[in-house]
Amino acid sequence: MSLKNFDVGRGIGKGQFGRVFIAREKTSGYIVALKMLSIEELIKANAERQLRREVEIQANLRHPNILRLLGHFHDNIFFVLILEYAAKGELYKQLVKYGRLKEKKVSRYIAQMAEALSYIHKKHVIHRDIKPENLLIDLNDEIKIADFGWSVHTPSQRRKTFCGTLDYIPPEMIEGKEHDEKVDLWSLGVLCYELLTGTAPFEEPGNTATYKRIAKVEFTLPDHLSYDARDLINSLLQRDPKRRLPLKDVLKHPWIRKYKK
Ligand SMILES: CC(C)CCNC(=O)Cn1cc(-c2ccc3c(-c4nc5ccccc5[nH]4)n[nH]c3c2)cn1
Repeated sequence: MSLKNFDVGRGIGKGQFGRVFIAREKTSGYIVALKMLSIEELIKANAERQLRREVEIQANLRHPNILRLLGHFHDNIFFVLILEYAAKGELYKQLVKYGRLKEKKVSRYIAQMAEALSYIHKKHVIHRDIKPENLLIDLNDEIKIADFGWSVHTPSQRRKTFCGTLDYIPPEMIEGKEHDEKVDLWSLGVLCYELLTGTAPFEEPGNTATYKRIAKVEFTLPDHLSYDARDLINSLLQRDPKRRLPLKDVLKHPWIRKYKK
């Protein structure tokens, strides 16, 4: 497999180590996303070992709501990842476009995220960095976790903070305590809040202010939210990880059940 097997189209994303292009595999006509990583950059950043580890993890994740790594190859300039193409692009662009999303749509996205996270947790993989910037939407409006752990997005208009956003980091990680898969329950609560309101619950212009509000779990729920939506957010944004609603109960929550297909 090499680049000769593909008709490469326009750029659809860019990251720290390279760019992403839409492409069509010539024999099958299959549309994919090709992520071209500069080998020189990878070596300079001493990142090739971590890349191999990530490829290992991603290659054996098979779930409808986790973006598939279909394959990879390299020539002497690029390491190329063949990734599943998500036809409706990045979720946060919807957020920028519409400001906030309807409860029915968010409820379905959160249900899909809970399914994907319980699959990931069963594989003892955690903290897949779930925030709108890492989520893609496919043709049937299904969410795809595309772990951009790799490519730090060029400063998008949404997050100015240096190391990517702190908005999704739970209190235990802010305080440098050990953490477990329950960090993803917190992030799911932050994601649900942000998709329903258009802003993250602890968002502040400065990092220290954000830290403070996260540590004190200081957030308010806007009036337009339904009772059930508030209840789910409150049961996930719990300071004590053990008190956060487990994923299996998220999937049985009234706000999730009432919009299920
Ligand atoms: C194996 C390991 C190192 C991690 C593999 N995962 C990644 O590299 C994460 N990643 C996914 C992408 C990515 C970016 C954009 C897309 C798209 C896509 N579809 C679009 C439709 C309209 C506008 C933009 C679009 N981007 N489909 N699949 C993608 C995949 C970029 N980095």
